[in-house]
Amino acid sequence: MKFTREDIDTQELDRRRALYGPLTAAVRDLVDATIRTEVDEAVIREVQATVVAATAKLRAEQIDGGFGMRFTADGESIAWGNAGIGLRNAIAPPLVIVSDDAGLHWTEVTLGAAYEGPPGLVHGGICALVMDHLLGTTASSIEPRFTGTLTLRYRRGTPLGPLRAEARIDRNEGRKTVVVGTLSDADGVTVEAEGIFIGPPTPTE
Ligand SMILES: CCCCCCCCCCCCCC(=O)SCCNC(=O)CCNC(=O)[C@H](O)C(C)(C)COP(=O)(O)OP(=O)(O)OC[C@H]1O[C@@H](n2cnc3c(N)ncnc32)[C@H](O)[C@@H]1OP(=O)(O)O
Repeated sequence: MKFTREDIDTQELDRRRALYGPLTAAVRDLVDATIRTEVDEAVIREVQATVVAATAKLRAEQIDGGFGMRFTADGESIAWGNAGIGLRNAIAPPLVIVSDDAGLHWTEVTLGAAYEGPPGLVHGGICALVMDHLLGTTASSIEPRFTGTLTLRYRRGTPLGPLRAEARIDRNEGRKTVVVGTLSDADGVTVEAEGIFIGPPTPTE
């Protein structure tokens, strides 16, 4: 696993957020526009050439492999390539997870055309991504936990559009943390989730 330390202060972190965030948002918008455009063939070809040229510019200097997980000296995590929350990942919805003192974790997200499975509905694997990340973050709120088993019950189709997902820890059993949660639209729950998340063995194990 790729965990590295990034020796930067808060000001530099904010500068990078302000630099990469808008680029990612623009690429995400491009993905949506690519799916939904009805412009004529000549414009499609012109845009393709522009995108290819832009990609070549970004490729001029690249890291090897994925972004990994970096930590600043202040302990802030930078998971900018992450498929759920990555600030530099246009595929990420992106999820912004918040929590309260009572242990409820939630995220509100709008999933558009790029996340479609059945017509007008969110792809089942994308529902799983949202729930895995939210439940995993909830499980990891005290110590890091990895997904062991994730069980989903798709009660009805999840419409594209604004959604809310919630999760809370159900119980802790040694290294295992069981988390339960739901994904909902304005009319109620569409997906129920239960996950078993497992931490690394303690030195005595
Ligand atoms: C440092 C920062 C980290 C990042 C965190 C920030 C939050 C981000 C949130 C991100 C969210 C996204 C998260 C992601 O995307 S995580 C990515 C997806 N998950 C993985 O890739 C995990 C791959 N698997 C493993 O690494 C190991 O097999 C794990 C860690 C799962 C088990 O490990 P290990 O092999 O060492 O375990 P053990 O054999 O000693 O068994 C220990 C206990 O566990 C029970 N058991 C075992 N396997 C399973 C299973 N599959 N389901 C249910 N239970 C299982 C077992 O019966 C035993 O129970 P008991 O007999 O004691 O009762």
